[in-house]
Amino acid sequence: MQTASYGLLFGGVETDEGGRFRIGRIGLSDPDDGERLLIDWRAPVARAFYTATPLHREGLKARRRITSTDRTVTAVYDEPLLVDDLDDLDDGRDAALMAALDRPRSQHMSDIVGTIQREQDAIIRGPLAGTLVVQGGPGTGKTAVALQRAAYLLYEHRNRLSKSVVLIVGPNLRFLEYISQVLPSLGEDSAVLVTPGTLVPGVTATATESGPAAEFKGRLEIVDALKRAVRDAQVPTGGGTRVLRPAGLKPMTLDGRMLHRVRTRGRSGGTPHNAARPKFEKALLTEILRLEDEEHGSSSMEDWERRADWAEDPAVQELFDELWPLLDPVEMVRGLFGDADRFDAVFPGLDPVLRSALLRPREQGLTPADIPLVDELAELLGDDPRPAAAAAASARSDRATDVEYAQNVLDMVTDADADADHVSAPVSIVSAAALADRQAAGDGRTPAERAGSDREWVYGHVIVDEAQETSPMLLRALIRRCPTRSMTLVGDANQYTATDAPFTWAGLLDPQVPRWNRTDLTVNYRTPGRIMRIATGVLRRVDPDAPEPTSARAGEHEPRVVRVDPAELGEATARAAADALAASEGTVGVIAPLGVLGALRDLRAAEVGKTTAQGGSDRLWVGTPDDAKGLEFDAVVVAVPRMPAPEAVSTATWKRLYVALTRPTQRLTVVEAGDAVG
Ligand SMILES: Nc1ncnc2c1ncn2[C@@H]1O[C@H](COP(=O)(O)OP(=O)(O)OP(=O)(O)O)[C@@H](O)[C@H]1O
Repeated sequence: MQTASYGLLFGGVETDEGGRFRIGRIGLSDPDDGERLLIDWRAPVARAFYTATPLHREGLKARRRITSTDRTVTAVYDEPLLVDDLDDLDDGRDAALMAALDRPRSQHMSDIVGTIQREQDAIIRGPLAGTLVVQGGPGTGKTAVALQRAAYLLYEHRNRLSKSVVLIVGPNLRFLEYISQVLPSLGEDSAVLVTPGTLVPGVTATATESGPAAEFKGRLEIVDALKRAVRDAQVPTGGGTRVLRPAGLKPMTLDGRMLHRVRTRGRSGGTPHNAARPKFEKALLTEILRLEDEEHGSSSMEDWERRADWAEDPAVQELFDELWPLLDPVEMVRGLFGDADRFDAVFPGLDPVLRSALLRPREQGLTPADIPLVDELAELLGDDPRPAAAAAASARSDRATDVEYAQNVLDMVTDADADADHVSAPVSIVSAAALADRQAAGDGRTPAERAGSDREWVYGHVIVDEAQETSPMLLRALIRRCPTRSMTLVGDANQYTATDAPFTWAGLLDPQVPRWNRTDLTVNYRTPGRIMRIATGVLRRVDPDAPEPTSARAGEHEPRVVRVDPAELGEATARAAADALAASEGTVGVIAPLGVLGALRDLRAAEVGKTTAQGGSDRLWVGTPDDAKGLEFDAVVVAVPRMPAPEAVSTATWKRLYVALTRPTQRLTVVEAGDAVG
């Protein structure tokens, strides 16, 4: 654990009774006399450290904030809370916050444990049960708060969550890398970090697709289409007959009515497709035996012997595979979008433009929007019964341990039930027996490792960052992983860029989460006010009523807008980036649409070469606005190509520009070939 050497102690309080307590990342007691040396920031007694104000002192006389780098204390800010005249306040609280906001950024996000603000604290310590939405503009600390909340929940509900694990979903792998140090710095590791493209273990999305194609796949209607696709694979008779040619016997005709009967039996009881294969085989063998009896009179052999005989016949096995093939979810998704006939059968009458956006070569990789479909199909298809049969026998011996886990999850369901603010617990989705069956415990791996490799793991809590990009199908896949809907979704409707349609939280949540709460964060801790003025100007192109945001700092550097000839956009952007690298030692993000990125390749190569030669880390980042979501840099250079008339520019394009302009913590340079920004 890195905790001990990294800002272990960051604060202290003095109470009205004269008690003095130190607050830290973890709690520590003197092993000899048990005296409390350090109080964990998450303990109830530490709460006032974050929430007390001179007006509401909560029993505190004074507060101290300590900042440190490695093991060296760099500053101490004392803040008296007991004051006669509120106007005389020396605002130590703000000084510590300002120091934290002004610090140079690195490739990794740092936690905010020393300077959590009051409105943020309320979210971090909110109850475990239920679905909480945190809406906030850029830089309002949504990611920081979400991660602190994960750490808080893991502390407050340790017994439960350290076994069931917290799932954290971030927009892309770069973002996961960016936030990966925060939980370990807070001493926590019971979390699994995934992107929508890596949600299903063993399957990784490697391709991309257009926004409208992804949006279509994200709709809930797709569930029925997938069900249709599975049913279409079951005894595709087309009203026809099949001729069975058993080895050494006369051919046998299986007519359409008979096959229909067999299919109905296979489908009975709602067993998933693959798991229902034995049922289907049994029904088909029954019909074959009946035909044989009709042909040759009743047999002297026992039925089970005759079934076993027939089942071994290659012609029968071929028929099993043809009429009820064992299906693989990934192959099925590939087939669905890679075979025009199958596609048209499942999605009849689709708009031709959308149809051609969805169809692709079968061998092409999966996209992130395919992953919830793979997950849905994995549910609809169930496990292949053959290997499962062997695995089931060994799994039975582990069941006793698994039951403990199952009980743990069910306790959560019960608790959630008791909470009046929570949706009715979906016990119908998960039964105790199913839960026990699902969790293979006791194999020496940590719960997080086991959870991360198990598609059917049931998590204790799910946190989604950049949640405005969550499709209904992805939400469905997440609810499957957390049926109690104990979830925290943080995001910003104005940063939704998948399509031009407006995003609303109700539109996403209402169909699947009957009750949820929303909290708004309003202060931008990242982007200085001077820069936000430009960004808000862009946002108002799509929403003229967008409110004036509050930035915690005005900022020292006036943003620069450089107008250039369209032909020179790439080169001018590269020059501006080189200037930004020379002007400070901090991180520099260059954000440009795909078309301009090529021109920046040389710049990136030069900078990477330089930093590697010095043994330093790469402080230059280059990418598109979509890649930049959730990230921040000390200085940002945004390249803006010439746009058509403002009314002809798509909403998503304006929002992407808004995302790009809100990434800097200190400096912004806009290089534009038109006049969209300035
Ligand atoms: N209480 C705080 N103390 C110190 N720094 C903070 C605090 N709250 C937020 N910050 C800092 O503000 C910056 C923005 O925070 P964060 O990335 O969590 O914002 P966000 O709302 O997720 O932004 P976006 O929507 O643009 O991704 C980060 O550097 C974060 O550390």
